[in-house]
Amino acid sequence: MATSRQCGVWLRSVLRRDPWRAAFATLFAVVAAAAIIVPVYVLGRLVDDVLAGAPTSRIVMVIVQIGIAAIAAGLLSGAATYLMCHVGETVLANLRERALEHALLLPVRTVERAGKGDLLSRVNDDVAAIARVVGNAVPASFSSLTLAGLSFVAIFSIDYRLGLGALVSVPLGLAVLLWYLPRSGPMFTAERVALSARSQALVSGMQGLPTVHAYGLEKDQISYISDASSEARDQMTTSFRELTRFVARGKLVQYIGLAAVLGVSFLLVRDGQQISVGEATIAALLFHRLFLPMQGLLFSFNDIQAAGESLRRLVGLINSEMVRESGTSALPEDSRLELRNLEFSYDGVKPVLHGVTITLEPGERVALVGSTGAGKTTVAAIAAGSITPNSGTARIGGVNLGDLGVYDLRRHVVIISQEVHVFSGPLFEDLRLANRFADHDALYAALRQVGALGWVEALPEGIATMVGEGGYQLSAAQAQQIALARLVLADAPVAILDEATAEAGSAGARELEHYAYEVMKGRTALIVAHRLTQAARADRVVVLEEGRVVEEGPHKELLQRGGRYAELWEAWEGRSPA
Ligand SMILES: Nc1ncnc2c1ncn2[C@@H]1O[C@H](COP(=O)(O)OP(=O)(O)OP(=O)(O)O)[C@@H](O)[C@H]1O
Repeated sequence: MATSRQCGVWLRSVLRRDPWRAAFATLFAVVAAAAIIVPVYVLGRLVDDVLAGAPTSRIVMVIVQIGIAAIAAGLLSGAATYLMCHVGETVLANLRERALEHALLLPVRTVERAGKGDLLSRVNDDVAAIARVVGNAVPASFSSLTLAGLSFVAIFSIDYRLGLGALVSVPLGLAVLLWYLPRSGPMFTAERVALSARSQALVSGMQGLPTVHAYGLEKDQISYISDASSEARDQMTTSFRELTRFVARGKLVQYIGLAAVLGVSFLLVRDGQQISVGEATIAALLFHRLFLPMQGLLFSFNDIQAAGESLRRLVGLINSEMVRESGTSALPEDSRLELRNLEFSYDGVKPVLHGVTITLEPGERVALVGSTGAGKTTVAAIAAGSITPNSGTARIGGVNLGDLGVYDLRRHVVIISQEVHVFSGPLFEDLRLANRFADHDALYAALRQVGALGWVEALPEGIATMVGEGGYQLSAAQAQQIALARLVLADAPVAILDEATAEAGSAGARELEHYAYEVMKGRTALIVAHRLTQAARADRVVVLEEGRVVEEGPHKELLQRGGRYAELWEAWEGRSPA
């Protein structure tokens, strides 16, 4: 969450880009408000004229004057609203684009900590909450406030005592606002948090659908989502209840104010005609005329405040730390991958890596093995620059991964992780994610190199077949092949492989392993060996246990040494003779 001050700084910086439009919008709104109070004046003067015995033709004049003022007010408020919407929509577009850009460039750890639901609700619900007020509540509230200001000035100009009578409503109104504001801010924050939690519950339920079905967890999931929904509903009800109280108290203030204006008018007319009846009429009408816009303001106030909370969440996102887009100018000299003294903890309490040092010479293929939870995936993620170690360095060709911007980083190192995401769209677009300049021949060559050409050509529309959500569903092994093909297309000199999908011993696993091995040729490759057959092929094996490197060397040498690797190998062979 950003502070209100940070939001103000951001808003000013955006508004400064187009100051004239905002200035003209303000000017038009002020003149429109002046035109709106002209009919009230005209009516008041009519009262005096009628009392003085003016002819009926005077009414025709009044109608003409009111007509002209109405047309002018309509045109000017239209122009002011148009300009304000223009400014508002530009600000909103900027906000939306920057928020999305930041969401996409957030460090993986931040996304994991905040949850995808929270992020989704920021770029969806929060943007929608602001969009609702930008085109509507903001211009309307601005006109209402201008109208209120001008009306008070007009009432004071008739007689200062009338003005003081009208002012009675101001401290009372402020008291109501001061009662409402401190409770509504936290209330809206709680409401947005509850809505995020509901989105999170829905998203995780949907994403984990296969697991939910597999373990018959439907009822648990429904009750989890239902709890989150109830919380959101309760928060919204609380907010609405408080709003109703706020509006009721606001009404009371307005009627007290009107009573004060009428009372003062009565005394001033009675005691020596200090003001005329017409002027008393003007003052009362002006004050009464404020009721409707003020009521609108009170209702929009709710939306504006909710939008303010949303703005704080979005500016918070915009101000959060991003992955660096561009780095220092230093580029790796070669493809040497050097991990030195890596220490890492996910929760800041339990260390997962203890001084891990692994060096891969250019073109060397190194397998990382170890029991479950040893820290292999963590090392792979650090080597790929997806997470930053708490201490120690990760370098490619002598350059710190943190000093490479995200685009340079991905030109030099590519990771194939355990979860390969297939984006929905034609298959060739999925492949081109890795290299948008890849032509037809390059795509086919990559598919051939990873052994996927056969099944791709057999798809209903070949490489143009729609895949991903709503399209043709690729199997896990096929998705891995697509990931390998992307690696070929990206042509990064360093590759990190952490796939674990193919079932050990199956023909699919052997085939995938073969192609992965081929693709890694000529690259510096760190392979998290979930199947030890992957380790046997590598140039060197590093054994990790409880976050420490315990053994290192070529497969055969480690077997002869009879240490931890030999134990793992024996267990592996016993489990899977293939
Ligand atoms: N996102 C996370 N948040 C908190 N702890 C985590 C996270 N990911 C992994 N861990 C913990 O860090 C430790 C190392 O996990 P890691 O996944 O790196 O091990 P691994 O050797 O790759 O295991 P596996 O072979 O099962 O994938 C484990 O204790 C794990 O529970």
